[in-house]
Amino acid sequence: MGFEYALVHLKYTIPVGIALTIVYRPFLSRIDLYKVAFLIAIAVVSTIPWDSYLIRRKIWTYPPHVIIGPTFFSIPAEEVFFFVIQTYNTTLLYLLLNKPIFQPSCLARKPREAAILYRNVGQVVLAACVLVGGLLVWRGDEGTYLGLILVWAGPFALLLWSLSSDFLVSLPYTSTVAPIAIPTLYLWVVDTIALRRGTWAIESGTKLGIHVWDGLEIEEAVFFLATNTLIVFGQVAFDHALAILLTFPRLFPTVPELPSPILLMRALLAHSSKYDEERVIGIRQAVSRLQKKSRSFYLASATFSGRLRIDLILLYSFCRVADDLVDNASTDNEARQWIGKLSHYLDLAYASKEARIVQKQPHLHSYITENFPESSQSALRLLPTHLLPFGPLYDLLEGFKTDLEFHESKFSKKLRVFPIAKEHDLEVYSARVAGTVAELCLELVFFHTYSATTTAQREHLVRAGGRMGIALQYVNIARDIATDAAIGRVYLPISWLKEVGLAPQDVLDNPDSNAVERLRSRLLDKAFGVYGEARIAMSQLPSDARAPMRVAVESYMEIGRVLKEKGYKVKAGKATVPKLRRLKVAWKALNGA
Ligand SMILES: CC(C)=CCC/C(C)=C/CC/C(C)=C/CC/C(C)=C/[C@@H]1[C@@H](COP(=O)(O)OP(=O)(O)O)[C@]1(C)CC/C=C(\C)CC/C=C(\C)CCC=C(C)C
Repeated sequence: MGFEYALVHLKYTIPVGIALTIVYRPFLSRIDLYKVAFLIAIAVVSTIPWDSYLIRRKIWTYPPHVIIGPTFFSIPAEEVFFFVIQTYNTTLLYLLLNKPIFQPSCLARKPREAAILYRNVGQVVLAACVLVGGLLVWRGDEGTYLGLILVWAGPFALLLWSLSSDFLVSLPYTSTVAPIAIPTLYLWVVDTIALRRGTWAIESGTKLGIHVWDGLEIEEAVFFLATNTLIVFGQVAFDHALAILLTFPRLFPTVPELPSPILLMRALLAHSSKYDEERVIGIRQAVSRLQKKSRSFYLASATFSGRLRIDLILLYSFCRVADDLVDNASTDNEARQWIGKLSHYLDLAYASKEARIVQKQPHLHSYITENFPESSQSALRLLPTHLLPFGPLYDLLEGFKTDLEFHESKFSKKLRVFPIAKEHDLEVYSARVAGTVAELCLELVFFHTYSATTTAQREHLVRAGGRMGIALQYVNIARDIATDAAIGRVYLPISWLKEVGLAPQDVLDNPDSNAVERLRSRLLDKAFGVYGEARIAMSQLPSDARAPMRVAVESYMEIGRVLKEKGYKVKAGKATVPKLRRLKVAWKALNGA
């Protein structure tokens, strides 16, 4: 009896597992735990017969003085633990590296012919590995160990590749190559140390005697490469199935929080010709819009999961497109026409309860095609109107109308109209353009959450959410004083300006003056006051959405904190939060601070 093998775990595998757990813990969802458990179960069950055979044939051995004692089908307990901890560590690294990736947008990405080519080439390579492995085992001499690795790992890899190669090659290397390469290299080093110390030994006669480096046999190198590849391929296949289940509600109307292996298999076996390609392309456009236009919400979106993440991104895309159509119009008249068209779009979308899914409404589909620019059509088609109340959407358009009230007076070109006269006007405007957005986000949360909420709780949350939206909009206005002034808009209430002896024209002329800076501070104080009251309610949000919602709100409020810093000067019209600081904010928010 000895502790040497156990010490390898204590020194090299368990600390890595602990570190990865600490880093990933704030993101760890029930579906992640399910995935980890699923993969560990498969790894243990599939490795035990093979490993047991190798030990019984004495292809590798363990001197009795290095293991504690208990064995399982002749496999030392430490070795069984190795299957568990290696799968756990590689899986967690994969999860961590894949957190920023929005996987539904990787579905059916490659043209069909290219996808088939990749799949076939991979299949030929893997089948050749199995064949070579079989030959080596059949010859039964120095190539036996390598052959046994290839005939064992090859068929699993071939199966997983055949199911998910299209999805796998669409993921970035950081999501596939990195989680294979990093643990493989690490385990090569650990293996070298263990072999040199004699913790385990590879018997001569069944090995090739080729070394990758001094102390690392080629078979050991291939073994760790193959096992990490299998773990990552397994994860990818799981995520592929999940992405199909979540992206296509028409194929899979309801998806349980933890889909059964049968459902996952059904998703993987659904032929790609059944995919709603328009939806996949629309989702891809929505993600790229979010990534380009809002760093705060893009970061926050990575912390949501499941269909809630998809629907929030689609909601963002609709709001962004609508806001841009109105804001970028070259004349007031054109902007009003956009509002009219958007309003008619809502009339059609909400015409009847049953007809709220765009694909089922030919009228709505053709109305969008005929009236909106091509680049905005998918955002309108994919807005999940069947999950959203119409009131806040119409109110949002009302808010956009306020923006159009900033214009030259009809009596004199030199006189301008400024609709935000009092603080109350500012509050009403902010409630319309941002309080509404909060309500819409919350409706999506209530629909998708797996936790139960009462009507009273929902009403309370919507009220608080509306206030939080107002706080965010105040930050938005405080940030954009100069950019708004450049297009003739002043959202600071005229009553506030008067108190410091200014008129709106003074803000247009000199948006960076000290007096305007003081008013910016006043607005930010208001924003943080409202935020302070509303944030208490966030702890009552359904548990699966609480931390991600906090990330969304805190990432945006951080812009306000940057603006409040002494001596901070807004650069190029916009205040931004440095990337590292944004990540820190998200991290703190996820940890409930
Ligand atoms: C994670 C994720 C993908 C969230 C999506 C959130 C979403 C749907 C945002 C819509 C943004 C948008 C374009 C709205 C149009 C109107 C508008 C401009 C509103 C202002 C947003 C600022 O965005 P941005 O800085 O990109 O805009 P400009 O460059 O100035 O054009 C707003 C400030 C409103 C944003 C308000 C919210 C997201 C609501 C936040 C409140 C909650 C989530 C509720 C919290 C819950 C409780 C209980 C307190």
